[in-house]
Amino acid sequence: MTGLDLLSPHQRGLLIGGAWREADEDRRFDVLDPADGSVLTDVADASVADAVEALDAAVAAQADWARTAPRERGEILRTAFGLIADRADDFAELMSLEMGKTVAEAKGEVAYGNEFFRWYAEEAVRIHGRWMQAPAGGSRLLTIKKPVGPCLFITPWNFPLAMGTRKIGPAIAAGCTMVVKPAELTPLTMLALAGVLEEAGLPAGVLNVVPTTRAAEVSRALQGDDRLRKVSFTGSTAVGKVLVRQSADQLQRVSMELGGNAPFLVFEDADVDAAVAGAMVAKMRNMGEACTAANRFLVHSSVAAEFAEKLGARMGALRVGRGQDDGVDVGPLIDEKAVESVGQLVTDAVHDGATVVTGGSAPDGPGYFFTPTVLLDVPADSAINVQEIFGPVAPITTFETEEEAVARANDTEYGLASYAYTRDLSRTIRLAESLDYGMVGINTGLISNPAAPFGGVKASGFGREGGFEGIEEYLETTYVALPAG
Ligand SMILES: O=CCCCC(=O)O
Repeated sequence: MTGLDLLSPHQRGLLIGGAWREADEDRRFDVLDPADGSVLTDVADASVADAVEALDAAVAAQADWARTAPRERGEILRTAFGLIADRADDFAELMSLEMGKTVAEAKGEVAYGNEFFRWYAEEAVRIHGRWMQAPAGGSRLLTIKKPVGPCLFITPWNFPLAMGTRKIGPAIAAGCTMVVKPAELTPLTMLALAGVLEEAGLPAGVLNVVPTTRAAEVSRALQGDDRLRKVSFTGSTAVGKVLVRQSADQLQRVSMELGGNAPFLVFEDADVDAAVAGAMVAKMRNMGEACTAANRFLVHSSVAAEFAEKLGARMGALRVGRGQDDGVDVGPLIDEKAVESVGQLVTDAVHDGATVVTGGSAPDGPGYFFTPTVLLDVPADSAINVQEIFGPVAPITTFETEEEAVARANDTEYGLASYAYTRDLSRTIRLAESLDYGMVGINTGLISNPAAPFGGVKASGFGREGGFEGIEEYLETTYVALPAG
């Protein structure tokens, strides 16, 4: 069985109201293999009318779904968790094919993404309000939690499974119905996931999936509909701003998980070997195609040469190739535009005065590959330090003092992930409090965890996914005032 076998022919269609809808050839679009640009398969291309029908189905299912017992919703998630775990290798293969990441990395995403289902299977039964005496005595204050209602989820191509499960999991647990629009570049994993949820017993209409090449029209139409109550998006800040504007007329609730420009600070007291190991994870997870990816390496001048040399050696030893081949560490980027954009940032950085420690260009041949690259002495205002790279390039600059490091780390419109290596506990506390980011990793290059609240501040968006906080995004609070009796 290959990953593609996870999808039966009808599952390469739209899922609306519990029925898979196939489409004629002229209403389908191709899904490409980023390793060589060949066509993997095609899927149905939802029209705006299809998307509105998907919302109709979500609206029709909402009231009954909200009335189900929390345990019933939790059990569906727990069953889906088991099915995904059983088919982890096939999910990984499928994701590797459509997205490019190595099968080993895709297995990591399957395990990570699936944990959102297990976590929210457990949280479904812990939704609760509160009861209190009013401060002045007399009345009693009661709160109850209700699902926000039908949601629209727009998921990205870089984590085709995990960015779905961390929206779908809490929505199911909370009793919300949903329409999911997966990324045009990677719809297959989401279609396979929808099949598993069906198999796990999710009632018809709770989850509707509409792959489409008309993302802008679809989101505009659905957000213009007052029956849609919530939008959750993972993707670029530019698109997030459009969705937030579109949410205004119907005052939809929004969760926005947007771009990042993560600083990775290495202080003079850091364990440099540990910092290099952490940098490899923070930079190279998902080939650098992650909003959490370390984007700027700010290294104390006293350890910069050692850090650059060791990081360069590790990056230079990585094997680039097709994600399904044995021994490959780094797969292709998602498309040609991605390779051009990363290449341009590197060229500009070198023009601005940076030195290439390793890599520096795209290899010759088919596919959208970029050689892992380390740059030293990159000016702070070089474009590569200002915008999200989304590729396997580590630009290093130096600093002299903690104040300077923090000021430069915070000197960005973004505020998602940040990382620091230090052995000084007081400094750790100062950094946690002064780094203007939704997430701070200390002496680790991996902060993502289904039990933790993932999210950013400033242009990186708002709302939290995962953890106890994640389910709150799908719950409304009703306050009930009662007399003392
Ligand atoms: O691009 C951002 C996706 C978030 C990946 C993660 O959960 O770590």
